[in-house]
Amino acid sequence: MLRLNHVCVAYQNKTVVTDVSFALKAGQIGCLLGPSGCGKTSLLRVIAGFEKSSAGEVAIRDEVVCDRATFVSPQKRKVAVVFQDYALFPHLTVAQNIAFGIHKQSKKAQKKRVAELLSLVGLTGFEQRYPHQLSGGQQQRVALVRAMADSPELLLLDEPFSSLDSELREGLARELRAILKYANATALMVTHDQAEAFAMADVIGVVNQGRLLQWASAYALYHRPADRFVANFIGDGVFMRARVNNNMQLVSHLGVFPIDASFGFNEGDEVEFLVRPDDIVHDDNAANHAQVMNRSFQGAHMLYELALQDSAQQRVLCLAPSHHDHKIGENIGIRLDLEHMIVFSV
Ligand SMILES: Nc1ncnc2c1ncn2[C@@H]1O[C@H](COP(=O)(O)OP(=O)(O)OP(=O)(O)O)[C@@H](O)[C@H]1O
Repeated sequence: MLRLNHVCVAYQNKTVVTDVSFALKAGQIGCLLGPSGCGKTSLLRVIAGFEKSSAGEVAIRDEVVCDRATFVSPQKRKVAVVFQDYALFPHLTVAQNIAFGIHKQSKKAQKKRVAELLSLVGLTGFEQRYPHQLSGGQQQRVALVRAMADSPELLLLDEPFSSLDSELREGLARELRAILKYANATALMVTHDQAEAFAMADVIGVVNQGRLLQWASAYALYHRPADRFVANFIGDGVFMRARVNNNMQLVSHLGVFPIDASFGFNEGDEVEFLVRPDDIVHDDNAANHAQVMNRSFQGAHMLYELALQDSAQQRVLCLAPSHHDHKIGENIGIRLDLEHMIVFSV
C-alpha cells in the first residue's frame, strides 16, 4: 500500500532524512518512533505531499507519487492526515466537521456517512455538539473519523495523542487501533512515545538522526534490536561489559555464556551485552549478590536498581514480584536468565 525507497529529505540543502526505505501492507498500522528532531514528521509530510523528497521514491498503491520526475499533489494522493492538535473547526458542529471533506456528496449520503462514523467511535448522539463541548479524547476520535470520511487509501497520524493527558494516551491508542482495524484502514503514525507505538502499531520503525534503524514488530525491537540505539531506546535495560574467550563464550561478572559464531567476535574482544530487567532473576540461592541502590514500586512488580559486586560496581535492573520487599542497601541473590544474547562491540 505504501512503499518508500531510499527517501532523503533536505531543507535548504541540509539533509535531515537519509536513505529511508520501508513498506506498509494494506490494513497494517505502522509507526515511526524516535526522539524529537529525528525527522519523523518530515517523512510524514513527504508521504502526504506537503514536502518534496530530495532523493528516492514514494509509492502509494503501487503508483509513484514522488520521485525525481514525479510529484502528485496532496489532494490527488487519497491520503488523509490527522494533526497533533486535531485542527477541528471550532465554529462547526461535530457533524459539520466530519462532513467537511465530503461536502460534494448529497446531504443524504453525508448524513449516512456521519452517522456510520460516529457509531464507529461510540459518539452517536454527539452530532450537534461543538468541539469545545467534547473531552480531549472525544475530539481526537472526531478528528480521526473526519479524516476517514472520504475513505482515504492511507491515514497519516502526526503525534495524535500529544495534547492529551499521559494517563489517557495509551488507552486511547488501543481504542484507535481497534477502530482502524475494524475499518481495515492502512495507517502510519509518528510519535516519540513507545507506549503509544506499542499500543497502536503492527510494525514500528525506529528513527534516529534521520535514519531508519529498524523496521520490525514491537517484539522484535525489544528482543532482537538490530542496533545499539534501538536496544537502548526501546524498553529498559543496561549494557554489561564482557570479554570473549577462546571457546566463543562471553565471560562476564554474572557468568559465562555461549555466543553464536555469526556475531563475528574474536578471542579477547571487549563487548557489551544487553540485560533487560526481566533477564535478572531474584534468587536467594544464587551465587551472585548485588546491593539494592534504588527501587520503584510498580504494582505487581518492584523494579530494583542493583549494584553488582564487581570492581566497576556495574548497575543492572531487576524486575521482581512486589511481595519480595527488599530495602535500599540490602544485598540480594541474583542470576542471569537470558533468552537471547544481544551483543555489541565496545
Ligand atoms: N521547514 C523546515 N526548514 C528547515 N528545517 C526544518 C524544517 N522542518 C524541520 N526541520 C528540521 O529537520 C529536522 C527534523 O525535523 P522533524 O520535524 O522532521 O523531526 P521530528 O522527529 O518530527 O521532531 P518532533 O518530534 O520534535 O516533531 C530538525 O532538525 C528540524 O529542525
